[in-house]
Amino acid sequence: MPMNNKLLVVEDDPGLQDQLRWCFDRYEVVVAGDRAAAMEQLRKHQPPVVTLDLGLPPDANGISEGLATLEAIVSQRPDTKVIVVTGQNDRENAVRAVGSGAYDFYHKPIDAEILGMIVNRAYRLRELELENYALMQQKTDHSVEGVVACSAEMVRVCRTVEKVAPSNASILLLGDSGTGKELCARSLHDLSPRASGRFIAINCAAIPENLLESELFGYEKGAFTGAAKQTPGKIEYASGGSLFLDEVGDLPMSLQAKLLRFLQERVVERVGGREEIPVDVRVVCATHQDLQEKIRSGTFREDLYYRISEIAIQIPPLRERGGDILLLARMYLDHFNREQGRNLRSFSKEALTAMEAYSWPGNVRELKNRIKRAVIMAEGKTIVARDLELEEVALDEKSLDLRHVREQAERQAILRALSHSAGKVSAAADMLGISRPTMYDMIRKLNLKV
Ligand SMILES: Nc1ncnc2c1ncn2[C@@H]1O[C@H](COP(=O)(O)OP(=O)(O)OP(=O)(O)O)[C@@H](O)[C@H]1O
Repeated sequence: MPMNNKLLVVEDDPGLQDQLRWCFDRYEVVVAGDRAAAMEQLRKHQPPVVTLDLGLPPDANGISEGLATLEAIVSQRPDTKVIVVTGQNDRENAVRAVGSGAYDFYHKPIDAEILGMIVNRAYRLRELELENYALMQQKTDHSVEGVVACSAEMVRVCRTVEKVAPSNASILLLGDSGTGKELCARSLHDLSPRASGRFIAINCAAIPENLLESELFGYEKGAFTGAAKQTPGKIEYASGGSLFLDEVGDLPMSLQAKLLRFLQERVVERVGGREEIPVDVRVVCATHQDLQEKIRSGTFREDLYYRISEIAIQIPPLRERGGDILLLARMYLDHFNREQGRNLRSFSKEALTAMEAYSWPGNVRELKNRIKRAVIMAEGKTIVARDLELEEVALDEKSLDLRHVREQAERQAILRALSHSAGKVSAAADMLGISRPTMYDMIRKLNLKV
């Protein structure tokens, strides 16, 4: 459903009301002169964006009525983007308003172009939120449960997981720490005919070498000191289900040979035993290491590599998944609000920019931890960059200004066409699918030299 293009202007000065109506002719402007009228218009029109003068009657020279109106709007429709308009040099109150849930602020006197840009950006953000929400709804119908993704890169991973899950193929999940390898391994299990069987995960890097063998393969009574009774290993235990070997790159060479034998023969021999026990398990392995490099340096067996990687799936780092950062952040904000009994409404603009600019070396796990901490620690109603322990970065206003983005794209396309046509304007216009006069107009508009 397309978003409505209403803009509520809360302003008590009739002259300014008219001026604002004129500045925002691309929106359907509705006005209100006080709190009661604003709430009435909000209910009636449900505008995605509101501009709110903080000096409203009966406190036209103060800010108490403006702040009360802000709180009423935000509590009635928390998704509304409220831009507060304050007097000149009134930074302190503007910041207070943002702390109370305003999306942004703007100082009088009104400059139509700048205020227009702020309003456009608020609409764009609201649109993106709605798109994300729609994607999240789709996601709940999505069978790769628990994996939140909207980026093309990660949606591709989910599709592959869905496709290969029903097969018995050995899967190797590759990706940095915290990218969601275990989550994908669980999805592979849940979407397979083995879903009613066990999912057994074992981290090969976390168990000392001398214990790993008996942990995986089990042992017979008396096999070593302390082996008081016959104990099946994790592989046997996973029979009928799936075995997830995390950090498989850390498997010692001696165990690599034993695992290879199991994968070839599908039987295990417990430590200290002679019997060959048939086991039916699906093996999924994961690593953050470069196994090819380990093969070259002689620390990983090539034959084992081919056995465990019948299908390899590369999970991209979080910084390369356009859109996923903010989608996951919102999801974790809701999750931890519920878990911690808090009611933080959203992220400040700076926090969103800081999250997008950060490189996330610890990937989704790090994002989850930072948001949990912020939900517990935040003192305002929105999460700011400091709550996430992230550095504030200056928002490049231009990167969100659609007109600027369009101009940049046009400029690039024209310059490329001109270079392909060796500077011939009519040939370049043909390439771009526009007429020659239009091409000349654009060259003039973009101030290009030909
Ligand atoms: N796409 C995602 N959607 C939702 N949650 C995710 C996603 N990816 C990862 N997570 C969450 O992030 C955390 C780390 O994920 P996971 O343990 O699967 O990563 P990993 O790649 O196996 O990490 P490691 O290599 O360190 O074991 C988990 O809490 C997981 O639920």
